[in-house]
Amino acid sequence: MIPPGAPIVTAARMRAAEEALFRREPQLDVMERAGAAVTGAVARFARSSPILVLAGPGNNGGDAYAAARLLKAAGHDVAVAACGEPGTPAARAMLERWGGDVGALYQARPRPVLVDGLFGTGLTRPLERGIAPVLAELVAAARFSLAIDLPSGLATDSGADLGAPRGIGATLALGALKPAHLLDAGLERCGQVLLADIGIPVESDWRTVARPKLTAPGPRAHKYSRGLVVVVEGDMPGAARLAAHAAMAGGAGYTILACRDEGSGGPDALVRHRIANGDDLADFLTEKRIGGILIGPGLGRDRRAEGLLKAALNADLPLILDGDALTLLGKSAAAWLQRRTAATWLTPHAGEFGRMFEGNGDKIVQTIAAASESRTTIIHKGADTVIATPRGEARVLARASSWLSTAGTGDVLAGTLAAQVAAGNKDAAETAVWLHARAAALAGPAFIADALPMHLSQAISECL
Ligand SMILES: NC(=O)C1=CN([C@@H]2O[C@H](COP(=O)(O)OP(=O)(O)OC[C@H]3O[C@@H](n4cnc5c(N)ncnc54)[C@H](O)[C@@H]3O)[C@@H](O)[C@H]2O)[C@@H](O)CC1
Ligand SMILES: [K+]
Repeated sequence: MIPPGAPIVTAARMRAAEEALFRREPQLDVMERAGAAVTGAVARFARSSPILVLAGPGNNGGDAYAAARLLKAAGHDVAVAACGEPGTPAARAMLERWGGDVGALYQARPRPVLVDGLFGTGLTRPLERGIAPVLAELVAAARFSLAIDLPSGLATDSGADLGAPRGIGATLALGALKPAHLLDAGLERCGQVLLADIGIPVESDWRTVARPKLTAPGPRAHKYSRGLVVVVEGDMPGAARLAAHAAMAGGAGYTILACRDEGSGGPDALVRHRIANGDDLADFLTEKRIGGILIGPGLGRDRRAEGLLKAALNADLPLILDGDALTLLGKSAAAWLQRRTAATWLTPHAGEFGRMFEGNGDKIVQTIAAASESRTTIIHKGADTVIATPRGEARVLARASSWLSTAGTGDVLAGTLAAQVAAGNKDAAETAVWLHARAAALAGPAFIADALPMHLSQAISECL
């Protein structure tokens, strides 16, 4: 499990936090704590099995030498193999404190327990071809393997694969989580992510998504005070119905489907309001009690869809844009959205995000830049979901149920978000993402999107 609400820092910020601490405390003391944390985690799994510790040339290697010494002192059978001489004073000091044999990485014989201390946040380029296969083999041959701070071969700030092995059992993040523990290849390369507090104070506007705190409606609550959501239906009415159902189950007091014709389907408590075109919608959206408009799921991309979208964008009401609405905006998204007078939320997956914004850089940085440019809150969906606000804050949720990879779950997220927006929740995006992931966990394997809303009640009850 990823620690909830934990700060996430880049390699540069981690280094700055360490350096600030080293002005008050000797570096070797901090490294001793890192070694002790690794020892604690490894000892839990190793029991009496022989351990192979791999040490790299930097401070990640320093942590490895410290852990090797502490594991040996605790009675474990420890062998150490290194790639290169230690290149930092701290790593050299730890090698000296180890004082035992150090073999060459290339000649290391596999052992049942492996500790990967080759490279951490200092990795700057892909692993050399001589290192990656040796490491992969040693990890594959071990019964249990633990990476110190990061699996060697992951880019700290993006999670990109620079030659990291498959099959690491656990990664012990030192001091704080890094983006690579949560993003991209890190999702499948880190194994279980553990977080060790080694006394380095870190500050960050980036955190993992935490369970929200919600309150039950007060004694004088009524359907409007709970939040009125309008979901705009388009070409594929099922998608809007699914989103409307999620808004209702996500706590909205009143949900209206703005639809082309009477239609059918959906819960009986769902109110239908006929809307022929954009002008009709614009008239309807003068209703000031509307707390949130959702447009995009199954909207289509024809002239009618464009008219509806324009009406929604021009309304002075909180707005959630999903699916086709995002594609219709395309590269003019930021220009349109900057002009809005009320708050806006976007829920793109990677493809939709790329159609609206420049897609260079790390996912967190990219999403924050887009949120700031468009003055919106963005839920950039995926196996690694990144939420960014226009104020530069980020929240990351990784490793939600992989069964979410089925059609319609995005519509459910958008509807859940609409309910939170209409309720005036200032952390609507983080709440919706948590509730959605929790509903998926409760739904178990192979659910269909229609089944998700019914688990929202239980998810909400866990936040009260
Ligand atoms: N600064 C400190 O005292 C502390 C650092 N910590 C540990 O130190 C790590 C960061 O240490 P460093 O900044 O020294 O960096 P690393 O130990 O991650 O690696 C840096 C070294 O690897 C080399 N290198 C980078 N990419 C390479 C590649 N692809 N192939 C071969 N060599 C490569 C660099 O030239 C440098 O010598 C953290 O991940 C953490 O494990 C912790 O002990 C906490 C305290
Ligand atoms: K490592």
